[in-house]
Amino acid sequence: MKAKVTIVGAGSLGMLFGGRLAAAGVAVELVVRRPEQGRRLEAEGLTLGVAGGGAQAPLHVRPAVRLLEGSDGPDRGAAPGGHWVLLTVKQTAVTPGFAEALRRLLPEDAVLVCLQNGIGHAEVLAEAFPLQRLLLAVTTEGALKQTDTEALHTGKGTTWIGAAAGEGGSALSVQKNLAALLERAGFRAEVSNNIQQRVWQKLLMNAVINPLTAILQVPNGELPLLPGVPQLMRELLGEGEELARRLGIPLDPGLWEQVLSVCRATAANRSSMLQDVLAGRPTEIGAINGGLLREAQRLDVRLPVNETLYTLVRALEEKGRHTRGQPATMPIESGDED
Ligand SMILES: NC(=O)C1=CN([C@@H]2O[C@H](COP(=O)(O)OP(=O)(O)OC[C@H]3O[C@@H](n4cnc5c(N)ncnc54)[C@H](OP(=O)(O)O)[C@@H]3O)[C@@H](O)[C@H]2O)C=CC1
Ligand SMILES: CC(C)(CO)C(=O)C(=O)O
Repeated sequence: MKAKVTIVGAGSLGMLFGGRLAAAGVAVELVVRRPEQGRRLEAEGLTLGVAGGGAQAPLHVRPAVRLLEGSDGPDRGAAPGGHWVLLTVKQTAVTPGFAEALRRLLPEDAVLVCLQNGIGHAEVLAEAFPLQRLLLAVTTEGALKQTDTEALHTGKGTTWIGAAAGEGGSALSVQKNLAALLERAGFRAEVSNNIQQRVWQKLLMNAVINPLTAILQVPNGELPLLPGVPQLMRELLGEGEELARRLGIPLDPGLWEQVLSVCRATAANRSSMLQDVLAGRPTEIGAINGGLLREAQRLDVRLPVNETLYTLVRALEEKGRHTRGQPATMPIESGDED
């Protein structure tokens, strides 16, 4: 039975999953929002390379392409082996209007799989999709879009799949089928019976690394080497760990070591938040540190370090909005030097 995968958001992660699944013979469809990207993908296909892959030839595939807006609506009954929709847009795109447009676009038997970092998206999507058709996924795969038709696989990882929180979540068999499909495409995939723990562990990792790299404008590996910064990182993590404890979300005991190990493993990488700031794009701060702040507010708890970094990244976003197209770092005036 042939499964079908619709990828909504043909950016870094969407091209990685779409490219590998299509190369494994799965029927893949890319849903894009810009007609220009749609035309290029139709004409040129999708190319997926491996960072540092040496002589390894990039994959080249030709998935189907359609636009989110102005599409003909659901394509019914086309997937006897299951219809999966991998949602690979950023958190900033997941609004109630977007969730409603998705609901209109997708057939009633499709299962929506959310791959976003941060928190908040599941609640928005749950307003438009029944919980048995909503899965959460946390991935440590790394991908980087190069052009509208090309991406690089920058790091192999694991993808954990689980049910969205609440009564009447998706069946275990559905989660297992998706994991098997991803494994067929060469990904490491596992079903998790505590996906909230995975979500929060990634959230706390992002809440430490992303805003600090965006503010200090350094690659991930430099962060723990800067004077005073490890202390700040520990304070940020400590606030998140205490909040998780109050919410009853279990966490691995060695998260600090994991943060340092991610900094080392991705030492040369610019975090996604730094990339967004440098490009003058909105960041995912609202779903990462902002997500923690919303949860803290519900419990009437303060997270002072997270609050400060949240404010600074929002200020950087605002600055980027006014200077888009110009370098995001301040030029050094000749008179600044002693
Ligand atoms: N990249 C990575 O390695 C990882 C990313 N993640 C998470 O995955 C999510 C996606 O990240 P990433 O792939 O890096 O982001 P990108 O910005 O590379 O890709 C997002 C894509 O979504 C598209 N998009 C935005 N709005 C819509 C819309 N309304 N309809 C259709 N497409 C839309 C964008 O299109 P356009 O170009 O037109 O704006 C873009 O192609 C984020 O939450 C991120 O934190 C998680 C783990 C790893
Ligand atoms: C883990 C980390 C920090 C890797 O860069 C990441 O997920 C991101 O950049 O958003």
